Amino acid sequence: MIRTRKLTRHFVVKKEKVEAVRDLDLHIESGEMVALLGPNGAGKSTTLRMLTTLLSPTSGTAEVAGYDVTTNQRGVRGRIGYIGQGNGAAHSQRGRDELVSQGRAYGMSVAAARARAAELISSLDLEGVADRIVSSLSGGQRRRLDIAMGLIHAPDLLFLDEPSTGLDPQNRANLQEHIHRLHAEHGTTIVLTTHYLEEADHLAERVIVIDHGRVIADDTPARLKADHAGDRIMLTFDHEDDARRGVAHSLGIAAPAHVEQDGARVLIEADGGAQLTPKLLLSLDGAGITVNSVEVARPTLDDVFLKLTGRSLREDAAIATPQSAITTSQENAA
Ligand SMILES: Nc1ncnc2c1ncn2[C@@H]1O[C@H](COP(=O)(O)OP(=O)(O)OP(=O)(O)O)[C@@H](O)[C@H]1O
Repeated sequence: MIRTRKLTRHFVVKKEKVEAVRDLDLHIESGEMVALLGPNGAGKSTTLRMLTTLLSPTSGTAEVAGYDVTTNQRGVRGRIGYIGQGNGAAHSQRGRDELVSQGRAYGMSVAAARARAAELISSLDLEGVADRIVSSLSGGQRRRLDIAMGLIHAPDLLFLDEPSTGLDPQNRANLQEHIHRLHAEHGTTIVLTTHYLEEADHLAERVIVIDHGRVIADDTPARLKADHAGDRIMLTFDHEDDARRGVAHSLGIAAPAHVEQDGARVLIEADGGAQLTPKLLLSLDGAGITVNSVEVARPTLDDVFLKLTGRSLREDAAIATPQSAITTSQENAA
């Protein structure tokens, strides 16, 4: 469904070259649900915009739904749906009318566009609000309307750029449920970008981690975690001395785990944490070292990112440069 070879996009910002996407080789099959995960500025949106023909590559090639993004933009656009970061629907129109107009723009008859709009309004739970003007809808309802707009022509392939950014946790969960159903019930190929770790973990069957314009990992969330990060066992002792003895003892039991001490606390990273912990506690007790408390946590995709880059994705998201800081734009007209 998508195949890129050495796809690259540069920008020039204040005479400096920004390598937004570098030598991207992607292969996404029909029916996959893929998340592009990475911190702000990693190159996720630029990738999506090249794949959707909104931006031309500096070099490299991309074939989407059987068409080349540079030489056959019309072909690509007819086969895909794209929901960008902004709000696609006009604010002063009724949601239903917006959907019908969008369908007409894709060459559908009025009757077909109306029927399809009604179907989407129902499946995206917009019945109660579809006849209100768009500006009166909540953030979550608008985002669902955006998705309906992207789906009006029943594309096989849907691109979603940060679908749930700006939504509260409840609306985010609700939107994720709709995206999940869309994929499960209609087999739509979905490629979404996100910097929410939980979203990628929960929704995607395959997570492509992007950093500084390059793919640094590509696998199922479960395999990424298993390959790059172990379970985390956090032991708290009464005294620092006990912790020190605890470290030496734990290394004997949990080797080749990663063990680190911070005051009276000891963090052990190892596979099979749930099975290892009782063994460890029994053994520490047998050695006369008292453990005050214990916590066992499964690894997250953030642990994977930390392992791969030495940085936390959560911190990166917090200190990211806002998009408004971008001063030079060399984009194509949509
Ligand atoms: N139109 C543009 N002009 C100049 N630089 C740009 C432009 N668009 C993106 N960039 C730069 O390219 C890099 C990648 O940006 P991109 O928006 O693709 O990242 P992202 O991973 O989607 O980030 P976010 O999560 O914030 O959307 C950044 O350094 C960004 O500042």
